[in-house]
Amino acid sequence: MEFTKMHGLGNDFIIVAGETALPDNAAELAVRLCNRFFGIGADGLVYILPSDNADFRMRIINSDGSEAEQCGNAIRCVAKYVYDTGLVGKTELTIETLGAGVQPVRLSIESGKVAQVTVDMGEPILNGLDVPTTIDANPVLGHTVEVEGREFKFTAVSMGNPHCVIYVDDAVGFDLAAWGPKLEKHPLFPRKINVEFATVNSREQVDMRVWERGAGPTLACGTGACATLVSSVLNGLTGREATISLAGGDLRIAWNEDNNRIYMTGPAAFVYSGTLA
Ligand SMILES: N[C@@H](CCC[C@H](N)C(=O)O)C(=O)O
Repeated sequence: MEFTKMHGLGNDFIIVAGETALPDNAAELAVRLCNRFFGIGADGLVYILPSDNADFRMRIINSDGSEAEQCGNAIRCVAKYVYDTGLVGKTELTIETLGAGVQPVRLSIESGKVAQVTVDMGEPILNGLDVPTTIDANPVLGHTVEVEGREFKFTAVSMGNPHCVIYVDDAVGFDLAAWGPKLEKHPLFPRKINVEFATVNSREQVDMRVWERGAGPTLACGTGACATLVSSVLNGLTGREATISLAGGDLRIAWNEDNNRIYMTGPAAFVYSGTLA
């Protein structure tokens, strides 16, 4: 099996292209190959597949074997992969995802290679039951989730996949491992949830750290950065465009007032290619 290791701001993936469908053992493969001691090591396994509705289709399996509906960092990696390897020659293309439909993607090219990718991430879903949460409100703003006697105020946003954004005094120093797993699996969130801890430093810049559903602490989360921007606008904390600073680097996120869509801009990078015996 041929694979390529890529990352988006340190959120790393094993990319497999050339298959026509997701293999039946994709979950087992993801768990085995994503293992950082006994496998290749990655946050997720990503398949680039043919699509009837778009230029390509992407499927992503988290490192615990669960399938995610969408992944912002992976979609940028897929876009760079298909352009830099010559599978596509145009700089505007479409990629179909499981949970967010067909997403338009624009590539910025430097020296013949993709340097930055802007993805139209679609409209955020704010209705609590659709995120999903068990809360029948639209939006879910200022509700609290209780874990071991500590109450966290959160905003719930789906970008095709579910997110819960919590503001803390120091996102950079926050103890992700202590609270992330308990929030991810809290009964308020029927399909589990990605948890973003955020600190707003100005109306243009937010620090964010993430505990990902099915993958644990990762260096970046594209959909999480989009959810954080949406939450920050809804809470009156930032303007509609801001830099979200993650452990692995910065993403620029904009929420367009006219069409209600979210645009994410950031890099993607190759690490190496290999063959799995
Ligand atoms: N890292 C991602 C999100 C990956 C999926 C997530 N763990 C989930 O289960 O929803 C991103 O960059 O968006």
